[in-house]
Amino acid sequence: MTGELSGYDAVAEARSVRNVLDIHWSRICSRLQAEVGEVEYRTWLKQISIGPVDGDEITLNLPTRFLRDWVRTQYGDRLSALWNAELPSIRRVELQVGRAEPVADPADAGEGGGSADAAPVAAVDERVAEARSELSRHDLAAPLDPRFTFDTFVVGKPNEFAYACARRVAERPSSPGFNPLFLYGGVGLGKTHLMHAIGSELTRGGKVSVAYMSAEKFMYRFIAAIRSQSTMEFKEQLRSVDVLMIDDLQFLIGKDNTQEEFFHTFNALVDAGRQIVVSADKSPSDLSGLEDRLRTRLGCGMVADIHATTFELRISILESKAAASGVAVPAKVLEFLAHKITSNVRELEGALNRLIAHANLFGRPVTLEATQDVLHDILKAHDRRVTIEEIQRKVAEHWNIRLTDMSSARRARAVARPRQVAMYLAKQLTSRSLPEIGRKFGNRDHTTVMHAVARVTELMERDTAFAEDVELLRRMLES
Ligand SMILES: Nc1ncnc2c1ncn2[C@@H]1O[C@H](COP(=O)(O)OP(=O)(O)OP(=O)(O)O)[C@@H](O)[C@H]1O
Repeated sequence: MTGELSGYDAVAEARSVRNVLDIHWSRICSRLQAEVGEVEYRTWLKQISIGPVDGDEITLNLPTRFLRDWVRTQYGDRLSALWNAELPSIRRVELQVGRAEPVADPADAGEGGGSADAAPVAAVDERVAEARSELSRHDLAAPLDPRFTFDTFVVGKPNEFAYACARRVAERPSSPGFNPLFLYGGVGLGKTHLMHAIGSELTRGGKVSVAYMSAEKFMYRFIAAIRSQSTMEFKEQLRSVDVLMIDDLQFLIGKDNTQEEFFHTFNALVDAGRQIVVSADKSPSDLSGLEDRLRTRLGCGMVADIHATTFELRISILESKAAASGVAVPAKVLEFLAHKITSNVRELEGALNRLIAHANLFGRPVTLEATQDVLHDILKAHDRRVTIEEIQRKVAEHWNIRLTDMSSARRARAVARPRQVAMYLAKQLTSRSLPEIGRKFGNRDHTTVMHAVARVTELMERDTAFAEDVELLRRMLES
């Protein structure tokens, strides 16, 4: 790679990016689906198709006036907030009656999916135009989310190292050994949260200038600068900040020209003693597709990974978020959620928010039953696919009874109690209904299962040793 890039190359790069708005919209759809449930999503929101972006406003189309009005009153604010969270330059959502093309199912919307040819040039142009107007307003960076602070970040084993490194950078930026700080980990585990926390902490005194932006934004800014022949200003702007934070660096894979520009910016800043913070989904050495020299430099400072959450961390996060909401959420419900939703914190948070919204809306207390009902769709998607047969086998082994006793008519306590526990676990760990569970236990009635669930719950509250046994079984079945 050599010297100054040609605008043509960079624009070609941008054109090879799939319809960026579609990608953002797909992410928003996934979130909405998780928040409102499959039925509501399919009934109302799946009818939306995205229209053009004009300044800070995006148009969303709905096929009928009725649908438009309904979506506007029920979801208008939420849609604006979600768009703004995805693309901070979008501040308003305009809902109008228009031709609605079917929205891709969130499930089909992988970032890497779609052919390069499918990328509508108009969408790229829009992003570039948006980036250009931001540049002319000297809005170098995206605003920091005030909710993402160190205080609201819950620390546990999986993230304590990354947290400590982030704290250290916030306290003493550009310390040797911590520049760059490279945070990596799976989706929704708190990388962005930590970066914003560093930014907020550093800008609090008003003396340090911080620029935070996604790698994607970096690319569009760069292209906009090339198109408006203002690359020098762009470079100067970038190189004048004290701290530069680039989120989701993996976006630059395959974008050689933007990578090169980033590499030069990176070197200029580090050489001038400024701090760089970068996040990605993989470690520098695993980011194949990034230029070797860039990977090497990225790995030169502190590399900190955020591991997948543990049950304990999920519980702490839920407790903290429930407490902040002011809604009383029983420990049993939090435990249930922490067991069921293990993929990432974003989804866990989404599930809790939905429970809280329902509780506020209907003024009803949050119970385990209500949780299973309200989050039915999410829970189904996270069903670990533990089978009732597996549960019966494990429980029978644990209490040393015959497997056939799970469906036999024997009522001796030594047999009846493990059977009740197996029914309880079947209710907790599978999405089977009470009658379905009853059928698997020798065609018992659903009221028998209900009774078993209540009895085991009650015993667990009274008898710690018994509760530990049940908990252990649950963990064994889930792992
Ligand atoms: N340890 C934590 N304590 C409190 N909230 C957390 C924690 N980890 C993640 N979250 C929350 O989970 C959500 C997702 O986190 P974030 O956006 O930082 O993830 P990410 O790792 O940047 O994900 P992506 O890979 O999608 O960019 C945010 O709302 C964040 O506040």
